[in-house]
Amino acid sequence: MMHQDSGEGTTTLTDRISYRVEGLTKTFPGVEALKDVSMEVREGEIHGIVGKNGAGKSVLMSVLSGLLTATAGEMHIRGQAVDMRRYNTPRAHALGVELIPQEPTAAPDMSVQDNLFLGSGYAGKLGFVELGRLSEQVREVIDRLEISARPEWPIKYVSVEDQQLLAFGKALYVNNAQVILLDEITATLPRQRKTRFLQFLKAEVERKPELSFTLISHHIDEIMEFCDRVTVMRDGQAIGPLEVSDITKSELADLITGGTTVSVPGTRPTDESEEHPVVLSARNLTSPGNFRDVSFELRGGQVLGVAGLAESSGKDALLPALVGLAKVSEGEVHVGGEPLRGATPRKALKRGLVYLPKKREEEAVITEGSVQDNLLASIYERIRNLLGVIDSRKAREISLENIRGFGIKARSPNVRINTLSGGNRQKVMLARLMNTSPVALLLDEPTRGVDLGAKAEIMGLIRESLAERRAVIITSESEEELVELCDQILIINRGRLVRVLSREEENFSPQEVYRLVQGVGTSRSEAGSEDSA
Ligand SMILES: Nc1ncnc2c1ncn2[C@@H]1O[C@H](COP(=O)(O)OP(=O)(O)OP(=O)(O)O)[C@@H](O)[C@H]1O
Repeated sequence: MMHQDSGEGTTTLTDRISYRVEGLTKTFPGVEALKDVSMEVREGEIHGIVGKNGAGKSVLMSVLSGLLTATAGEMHIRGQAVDMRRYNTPRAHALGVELIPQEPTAAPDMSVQDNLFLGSGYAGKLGFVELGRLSEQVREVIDRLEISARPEWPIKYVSVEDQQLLAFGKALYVNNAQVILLDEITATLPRQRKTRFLQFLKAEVERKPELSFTLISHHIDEIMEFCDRVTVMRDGQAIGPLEVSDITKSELADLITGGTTVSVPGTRPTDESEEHPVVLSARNLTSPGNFRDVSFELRGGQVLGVAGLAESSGKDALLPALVGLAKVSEGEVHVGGEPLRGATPRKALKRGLVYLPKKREEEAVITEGSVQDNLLASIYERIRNLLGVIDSRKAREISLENIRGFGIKARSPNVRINTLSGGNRQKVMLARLMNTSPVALLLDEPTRGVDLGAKAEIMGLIRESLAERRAVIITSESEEELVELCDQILIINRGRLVRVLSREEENFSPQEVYRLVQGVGTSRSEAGSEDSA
């Protein structure tokens, strides 16, 4: 833990407060995102903010950085009381506060170098010598943060994680910010790079004791290892700050989820009267660099969930591996009892396995096409007439049927898909998959980025497809959703299948799934798993 690591008098925590918020409330229509939140961060500190999705972490950061105005409450930043009504991003910057958001905000066509100095007052006024000095500074940012880019590259060619790190480099080195808020900056970094980045943060607060970092993370391991204190957000309320050295990982997980591991029965009814045959199975499936030795069996009419931390667990590669989009080095997949060798998406489709990628907008939606183009994309071959021409009456009929059956809000099949909301686009994708009459649906985070209403509808559609004895595999960042839908849940942690929860054998709760995902033992899986994770 950081206190111990940074022993020998190197602890830089001062008693000075970097920022403090009191009684902070933020209400949106129908949502109380922050409820009377009070917390503080000291100078020289790396302060963790943890909490489940929707707990209020990002809203808290947005209020602190002037992006959102609080409904009520007070803030003190570096000794100054903030005038809450007038507080905005320029004022936050003037006080030394910078937020590095999850999604990059850089100007895509400008170069890395210009982005770094955009808005800093340097642009356009430089002589040769200063330019040389700045280029050196840019190179230093790139080197120190291990960014794969050159100063002259348009920033759109730089990966999202590197863009986030560049924004961080800009806050730290160019703008000299003192209160740096990091919204899941470690989420997409590979493990070793993440560790080096967190070590870098530690070294920076030691070097500049007036600095503070506030780190939102879903990885409680890294909070335990690198943070001095932590504030837990739960349902808009703050718990803490807590000294990390005073709590265990297990206690922290309990605070995040609300503690009890009482099993709430899932609402998904299981049809026990009849056991359907296994339609999809994997044995010792290994995808190098992602996961190894994953086995499961899935019957028709059942849902298998896959849970694990984003990126680092390797779970994101499981569904792509099944359809040949991620490398498989060992193991076997069987569909309907027959082996599926050398899978490609086309081969998989022929065998009745259809896949909805997590990044549906980039990888599945035909953005320039109509709703109809999107609905029929996988079955055009089936609706050609003898001359090979698309039967337009049939095409329209199927599209209208899909629009009705899937509750897609679109005026006609001919409207551009881009005019639909995220939830409706997702329903179009589900309808497209279902049109192929699949044996199994592989859905990577099907409710990601859709509003609550659409979420419920999508869950309903998945359930309906079970009645036709389809099998479904679903990944989700929401433990509640997994518990509600799934008959079995695979827990993947650092590339290993660490546990299979099966409703036939036990009831499981969202808390339990959360703890397993984080590598914390549960009341049932005895102690020891915490260490082995
Ligand atoms: N602009 C907004 N309008 C309406 N509601 C919002 C807005 N921004 C956030 N919310 C709601 O406020 C609550 C807190 O959201 P917030 O984004 O802070 O969660 P979070 O803890 O950061 O979650 P995640 O880990 O998923 O990023 C949620 O219920 C969210 O739907």
